[in-house]
Amino acid sequence: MTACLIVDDELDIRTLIALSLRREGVTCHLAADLASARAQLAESGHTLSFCLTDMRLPDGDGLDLLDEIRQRFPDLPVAVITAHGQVDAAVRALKAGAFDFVSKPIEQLVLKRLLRDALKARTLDSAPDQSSQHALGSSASGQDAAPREGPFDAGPNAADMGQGAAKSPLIGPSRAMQMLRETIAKVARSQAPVFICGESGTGKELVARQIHELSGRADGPFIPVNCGAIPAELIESELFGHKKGAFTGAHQAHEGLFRAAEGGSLFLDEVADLPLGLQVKLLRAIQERKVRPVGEYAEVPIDVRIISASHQDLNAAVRDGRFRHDLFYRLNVIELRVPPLRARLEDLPALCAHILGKLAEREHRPPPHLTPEALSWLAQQSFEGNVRGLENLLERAIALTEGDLLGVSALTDFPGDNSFDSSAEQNGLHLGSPPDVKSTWGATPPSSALEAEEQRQVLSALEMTRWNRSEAARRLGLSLRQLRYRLAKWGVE
Ligand SMILES: Nc1ncnc2c1ncn2[C@@H]1O[C@H](COP(=O)(O)OP(=O)(O)OP(=O)(O)O)[C@@H](O)[C@H]1O
Repeated sequence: MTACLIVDDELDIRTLIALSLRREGVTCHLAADLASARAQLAESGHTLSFCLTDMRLPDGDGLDLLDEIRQRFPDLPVAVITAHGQVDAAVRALKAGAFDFVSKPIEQLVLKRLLRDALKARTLDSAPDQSSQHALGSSASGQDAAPREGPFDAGPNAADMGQGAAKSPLIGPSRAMQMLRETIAKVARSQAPVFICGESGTGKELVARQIHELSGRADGPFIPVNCGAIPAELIESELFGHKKGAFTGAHQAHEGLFRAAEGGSLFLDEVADLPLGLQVKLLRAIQERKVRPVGEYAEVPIDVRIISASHQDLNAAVRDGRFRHDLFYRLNVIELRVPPLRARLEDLPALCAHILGKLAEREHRPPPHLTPEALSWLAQQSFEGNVRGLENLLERAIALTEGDLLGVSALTDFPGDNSFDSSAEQNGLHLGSPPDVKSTWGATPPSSALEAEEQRQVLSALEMTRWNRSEAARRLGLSLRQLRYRLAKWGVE
């Protein structure tokens, strides 16, 4: 039986919600104030499937009720009702652990979605935690994965909640990664927007995927979009879609990425790169949960969870006026920080084994192992490219080694380049590049030996495929999006 507690001092609203939910077969308990809500909870709290409470009640604050429910019935999903446009209240509630919010006037469709999401959140909560990570052991390094304030804090004694149904596990036995996994499992249960920060290649997209895969939206699409890789003039129609004939060249109607992510999650990578004009439109889409395709008058309702990420410091971008404060506030309801690889070197052995296993599987060969010397050599590197840099290095090593043991030389000796640690110029882009290609490379020098190595590999793949980017990306084991992103980052036309 599905039962709901509805707390609102306005009789009309209570009645309207109850009528709508009863139509969906839900038993409704009604309360007009905090005192009555407490009494109902004491009597039938354990039979409830979810609670919907107004923020402002005659005898107190809906957030107090949320807090009490979190203490006494931690598995009971609570959504809050906010007045239209009350962004602050909604954000406070989400930070305090509400799984979602609805704005007045409440629409039947929105209630149905809320009911569906609440029931899914409840199922996720009561599912036994399976940990695919225990096998990797643990460490007491005390590294801080930096999930922040509020109920999403992963306490130091919390058990590792593992990756449950996630398809691509987030590897790493360090305390930092354990805490990150715990936090991911918690935030997956809410609809709150999540912002993921961390250096390039640390695994931000992987974290976003895990949040999606462990959430009630896992059956829906996960749509990643690199905001920095789409030309400014196309971003609006890419995100929100356009009508046929909306502008020159719009031969077909285009649904846009928001609508493509309907029922699932939209991952806005490198969100700091969004032009200011578009930021206003994004804010509106998130707040109203509606998008307006270019050239259309009508807005289209959307049901999409927003996960965003950037390797840039968004606080600084806000200070510099490059990023709207109101959008930052709305995206950053929950912030997750992925630590750089050099701050969690105890993850190296497990990560190397995982990456080598994946690479070997792709090449249908038994996975090679690193010698202890190779591992300690790796542990001395600075890894500016983080896990992606490590992947590139191991891919190169495995491609050039036949045996099943990789020593230091497999990581450092590359034909035509015995200088993994050499200067950017020696390692650089001009080696072997034909004159007509050379001019297409921008002036952005590699920021590390690893990046120089990455640039070399990309250039060589592009040359081998006569600059067929899709094919080059396939050979490099990158998505086309990832390749485009790198080329844009390095200033390649
Ligand atoms: N903890 C991890 N366990 C397993 N694989 C990982 C882990 N972290 C990162 N990776 C792998 O490293 C690569 C880079 O990760 P990802 O694309 O998620 O990084 P990112 O931070 O989003 O990078 P960018 O900022 O450049 O977009 C991917 O192939 C990913 O699968």
